[in-house]
Formats: sequence, structure tokens, C-alpha cells
Amino acid sequence: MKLLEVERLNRSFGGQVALHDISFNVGKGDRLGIIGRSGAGKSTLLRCLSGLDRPQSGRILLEGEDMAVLPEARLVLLRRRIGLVFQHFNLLTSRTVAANVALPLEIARVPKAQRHKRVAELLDLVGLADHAGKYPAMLSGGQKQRVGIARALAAQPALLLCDEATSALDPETTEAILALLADINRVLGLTIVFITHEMDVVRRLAQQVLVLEKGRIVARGTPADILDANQLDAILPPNLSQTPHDGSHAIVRLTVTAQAMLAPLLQMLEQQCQAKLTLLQTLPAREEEGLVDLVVQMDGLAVSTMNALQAHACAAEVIGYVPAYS
Ligand SMILES: Nc1ncnc2c1ncn2[C@@H]1O[C@H](COP(=O)(O)OP(=O)(O)OP(=O)(O)O)[C@@H](O)[C@H]1O
Repeated sequence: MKLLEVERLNRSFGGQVALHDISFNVGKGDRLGIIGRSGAGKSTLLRCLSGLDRPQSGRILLEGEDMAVLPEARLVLLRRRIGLVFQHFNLLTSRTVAANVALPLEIARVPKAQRHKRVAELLDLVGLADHAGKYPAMLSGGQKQRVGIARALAAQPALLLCDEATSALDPETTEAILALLADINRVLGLTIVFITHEMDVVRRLAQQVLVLEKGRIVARGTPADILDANQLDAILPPNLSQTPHDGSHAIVRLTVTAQAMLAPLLQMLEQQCQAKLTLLQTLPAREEEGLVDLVVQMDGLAVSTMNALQAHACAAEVIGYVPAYS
């Protein structure tokens, strides 16, 4: 059984479809990023996953219990299995850092001594052991988000849902908060589902990505799959066609080892293939695998040239063709 199973979720507001037939699973310890433009349905999906909103149809199974139809009293208990981290932290300004973190434990009626012990552990975990008695107004944005994360972890949730957790933070602080979330995932084995509109956040934190557009999942895969496709879209000529015409140039994606990049690779390939190659873009998304994707334009294309390319690169794939004057 997966930790979270979402099946054919639909949510509309009046005639406006916010989520259409959304299905996906999240395993224990996974980190899933959900991206999409403004209005794509990210917040609506997160509200459904957190039990704050109910879909018109579909199932949301958390540890096997369907949040979509659970009676309110049972849903309140199930919601304790979910920690929420918000963009604007949502701290209580009149409570100290420690009292903010303790809040979910008070609600769950955890005895005082146990509460104090747990709050100290959590503040230690998020690097705020020295700030327990401070008030939110005395903290930086990054520190406030650390309090938010500690509070979300207080009741030992099975699932952490992050709603644009770093969108209000500067790049350096974003980096530190993402590192903290990655640590928490690794050390506690906690499952994280997060929404963001920042590609970089996805690249750093997600193992799997869903792309939402107009309430539908339009792509899913690893960050490398998704970001590659997006980067390609951005650089490919608009007049790309799928069939060659007289004298058209081929646009080819070559996958080469990072090692091979050290040599004057294109020159060598040009000699081997007897064809002119122009480098359009290097896609760095697969560096961790020791591979680099290059997008090149090739004048003319013969089977023998493709064979020669394939022999010298790890893979060569024709993406499309452009007219010779491009
Ligand atoms: N309470 C609501 N009442 C009416 N329409 C809503 C409501 N909540 C969301 N919608 C509509 O549902 C669609 C999806 O909105 P949602 O807020 O989920 O998108 P989003 O991807 O989170 O956007 P953003 O990044 O701007 O927050 C939009 O068309 C929005 O106007």
C-alpha cells in the first residue's frame, strides 16, 4: 500500500473546473513536487490532500483511509497525520517560538512534560534551540519558516505538505530551507509533497514531479525528464517540423559522457560524420549521471551520419527538422 493514493479526483467551483481526473501515488519517504502556472489547480489540490477541501468525486487514500468521504470527526484525527508548511509561515504572533511549535501537541492533549521534551527536540532539529523564548517578530523569514517546519513536524506526521514554502524567501534562505527539508526527509524518512512555481525548487528537492495545467496533469516524471522537456521547448526553433524537406537541417539531441565533453567533441564528430554540426544548447540536467545532452543542428542527414553519431555519442535522436535558411 502506498502512503497516499489519489484516484480520479475532480473539483469544480460553479462551472469552473479546478481539478480534472487527477490520479497519482506517493510512496513512503518520497519527495513529490507539483508545479504549474498560476491558476493551474495546485492550491486546490493541496487543500484536498490536506483534508481542508473535499473533491466532488475521486478518492484520496492516506494510509488506506479515504479523506474524500471520511466523516468530519474521523477526518480531524486523520489530519493529524499531515503536517502543513505555508508560504507566509502562519505563526501566532502572540506566542513564543516554543509555544508556536507546541500548539499541535496542545491540541492533541499531549502531557506538558512530554510536550516540552518534544519541542526542545524539534527546535534542535531545525537549528533554533537558542530561540525558544523569542517572538515571531524578532525572527528573520528563514527562521520563521524553520518554526513553521518544526510546528508541522510536532505531531509526528506521516506526510508533510508544503505550500510554496520558499516563495517568500531570498535565494540563500531558500537554499537553507530546502536543505533542511531534504535532511528531514532523509533522517526521518518523512514523505514530502510540495507545490511551487519555481523550477529550481523542483530540481533541488523533488524525486518525482507532476505538472498541472488547467486542472489536469500534463506531464509527470523525474525533474530531469520534466526540466529537459521544458528547456528543449524553450530553445527549439518555432518552425520545427517532424518531416525532412529538401535540404533541411536536422535538430539532433546527442547524449555524451561528461568525460567526452573535455575533448573538442563536435570537431571530432564532424570529421567522423562528414557533416557540419552547430551546437544550439547544452542541457546540464543529467550531470549527476555523468551524462550531458547536447542539442545540435546538422546540415543534411544521412543514415550513415546518424550511425556515425550513434557510434561516438551514447545516444543520438532526431528531434525534428528546420528549413535550410534557419
Ligand atoms: N474557492 C474558490 N472559488 C472559486 N474558484 C476557485 C476557488 N478556488 C480556486 N478556484 C479556481 O480554480 C482554479 C485553480 O485555482 P488554484 O488556486 O488551485 O490554482 P493555483 O495553481 O494554486 O494558482 P496560484 O499559483 O495562483 O495560487 C482557478 O481557476 C481558480 O480561480
